[in-house]
Amino acid sequence: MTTTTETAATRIDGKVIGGEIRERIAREVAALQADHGVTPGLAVVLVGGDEASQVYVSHKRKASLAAGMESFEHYLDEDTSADELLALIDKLNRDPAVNGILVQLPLPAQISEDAVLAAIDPDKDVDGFHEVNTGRLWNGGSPPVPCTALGCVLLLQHTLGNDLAGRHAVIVGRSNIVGKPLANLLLRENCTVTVAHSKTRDLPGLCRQADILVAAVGRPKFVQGDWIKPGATVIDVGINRLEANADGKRRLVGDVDFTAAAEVAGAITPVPGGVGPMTIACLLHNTVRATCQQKGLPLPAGD
Ligand SMILES: Nc1nc2c(c(=O)[nH]1)N[C@@H](CN(C=O)c1ccc(C(=O)N[C@@H](CCC(=O)O)C(=O)O)cc1)CN2
Repeated sequence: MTTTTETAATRIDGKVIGGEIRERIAREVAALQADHGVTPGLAVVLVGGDEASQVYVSHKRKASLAAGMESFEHYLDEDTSADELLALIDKLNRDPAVNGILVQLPLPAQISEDAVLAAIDPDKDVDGFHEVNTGRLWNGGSPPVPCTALGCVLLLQHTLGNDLAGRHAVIVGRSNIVGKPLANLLLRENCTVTVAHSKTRDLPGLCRQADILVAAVGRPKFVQGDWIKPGATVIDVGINRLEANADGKRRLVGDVDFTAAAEVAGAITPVPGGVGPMTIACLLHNTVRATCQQKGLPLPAGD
């Protein structure tokens, strides 16, 4: 059982669901090694000392090693130039031991994110951020899909079953990392999708129409309990770090007021422990997939 009911709403446990995916990937990696002598290699590049990014990169390293992959980390100084970073990406693109490349975002201001993402070989783009891959996604192909968006869909399928068709999904947030790719994935599932943003009129009223409500705005507790349709499924993508309490501990909160929302929703993801762990599990999934495609091997069963 991967969900627990402790409030009115079912709590969707991304740690457990992501853990099951990671176990499946570890088995796939073991089979690649045993059957083909291939070990997937993931290169992660971090520029600068952003505290949250350091945590995420360290999680990625541990998760890829635990799955039996090779992990190559590159830590560059905050004042690294765009040319230096592009030279590293070029090297990783040509390295046969590296099957997946990920540059941790955000980047320092002197480096153009667009130029860096465009420099990654689309076949090694395990983030799915390269414009070739976003184009393929919108044209109905099956490129690597941005990890957080894919994680949201897997959580929804786990909670609601594979039949999401006909449900009205409202996504609050239109980023390239989450909102836009998720809109595409939910359209593929035959949801009716509305993407809302800061200029949307009567946002609470719109959210109240949602069977599936996804909050990805980066504002702590932005979505209120009375914005939620009774029984709706709520996916909270936000990870907001609040100042420390009197106990000195820093707190993470989502974009949804969890306590109020859980009184109304049918199911809801917590923060932490909801979407975040799925992002890392989906990165490993994309890396195995990229490896198989580069080596001309069949994708693991069930892909
Ligand atoms: N190149 C990329 N950069 C960024 C991405 C991305 O997908 N690719 N997404 C986010 C950060 N991110 C992955 O990089 C990420 C965020 C959160 C988690 C996670 O496991 N969160 C935990 C809490 C962890 C903590 O802070 O203590 C949770 O929600 O339970 C993993 C990955 C921006 N950059």
